Amino acid sequence: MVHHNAQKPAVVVTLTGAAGQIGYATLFRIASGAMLGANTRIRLNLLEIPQALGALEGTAMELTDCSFDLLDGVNIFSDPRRAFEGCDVALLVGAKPRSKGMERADLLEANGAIFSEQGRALNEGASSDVRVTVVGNPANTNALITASHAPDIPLERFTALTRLDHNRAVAQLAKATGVHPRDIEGVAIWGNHSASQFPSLEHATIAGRAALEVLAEKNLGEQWLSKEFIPRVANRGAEIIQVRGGSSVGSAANAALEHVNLWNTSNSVKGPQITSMAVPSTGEYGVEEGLICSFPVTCGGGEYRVQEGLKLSEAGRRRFEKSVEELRQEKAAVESLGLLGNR
Ligand SMILES: NC(=O)c1ccc[n+]([C@@H]2O[C@H](COP(=O)([O-])OP(=O)(O)OC[C@H]3O[C@@H](n4cnc5c(N)ncnc54)[C@H](O)[C@@H]3O)[C@@H](O)[C@H]2O)c1
Ligand SMILES: O=C(O)C[C@H](O)C(=O)O
Repeated sequence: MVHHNAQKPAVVVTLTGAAGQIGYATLFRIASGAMLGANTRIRLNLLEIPQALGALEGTAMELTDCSFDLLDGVNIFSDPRRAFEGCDVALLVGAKPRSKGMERADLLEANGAIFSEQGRALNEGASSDVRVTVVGNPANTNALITASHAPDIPLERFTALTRLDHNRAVAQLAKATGVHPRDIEGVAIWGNHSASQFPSLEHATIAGRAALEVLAEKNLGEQWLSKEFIPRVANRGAEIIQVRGGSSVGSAANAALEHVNLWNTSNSVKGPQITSMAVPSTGEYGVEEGLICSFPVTCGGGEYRVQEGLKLSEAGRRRFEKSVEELRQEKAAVESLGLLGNR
């Protein structure tokens, strides 16, 4: 889907919430090629609510002022139907972020309506090869809502961001073991992008050695995993809100770009690797079909594959189950609010 030839037509990237914080931290990097590579021309369709169009106009002027080689045009919209017309890559960021003391699930109703409308608009106008990434919270369930209103787009095209959690897990493991993040592979986020997620080190390696073995040598065992590592990663979003006074922006933008990059380019910046993505379950690991659940995946060229056959410990399996149960409950909640379409 992504064109590596400068003669091919530009890829249409639609970004929602484009005047927001993550939007601002994302746009200039997208336009410079950090997301789809240095040979892919881009046309940006930016969507905002009417009150934010003024600020967005200013951002569009700044994008113009960069004279980016790869940027073929910037259009701004407040009508989702127009913003998603011909869209190849959709980044759904626009939503209300949580503030101190809220859980991401508290945003279900507030943000659900936005994603129903955008799902319908994608269904009507997006290009036949569209790939969708949901960042706005609660991301997994918002992706479920979006997909449910876009029955003509294959279900596997709808994903939600857990790359941020993945990167956080890598960072915490690197810190605990005194290695560089680049030496770590095989970390995985299982379940929901929420405090119930299971960030797993069970198949992770550090410079080729089992991470659990390296941790054991440092006397970091199950106690450290359950009392330090897992809660640290799973609650990192809340910790950032507490310390920074607002939800994560730069790290979220970076993770969103990496998610799209790893999924959609064949020569991802970081090379082939296992990442974490929330994708529609097709029954992997016994997860109910259709739930948008984070798994370890390998991906590239617009495709992804859930890594199958990994054995989780009993404790890991229980943690994962708990997070999947939360996804089921979120699905039931949006169903009862009438937010699911008829896919
Ligand atoms: N999945 C993740 O890992 C992750 C990480 C960080 C943040 N987030 C989420 O990303 C979202 C955006 O965060 P932010 O810090 O940029 O927030 P922000 O408030 O700075 O920006 C959100 C923007 O969305 C716009 N918006 C609202 N409704 C819209 C609609 N119907 N159509 C288009 N735009 C709309 C707002 O006007 C605003 O400009 C939040 O939901 C936040 O919780 C997710
Ligand atoms: O935690 C939040 O509300 C924002 C985001 O999902 C994060 O993980 O930082």
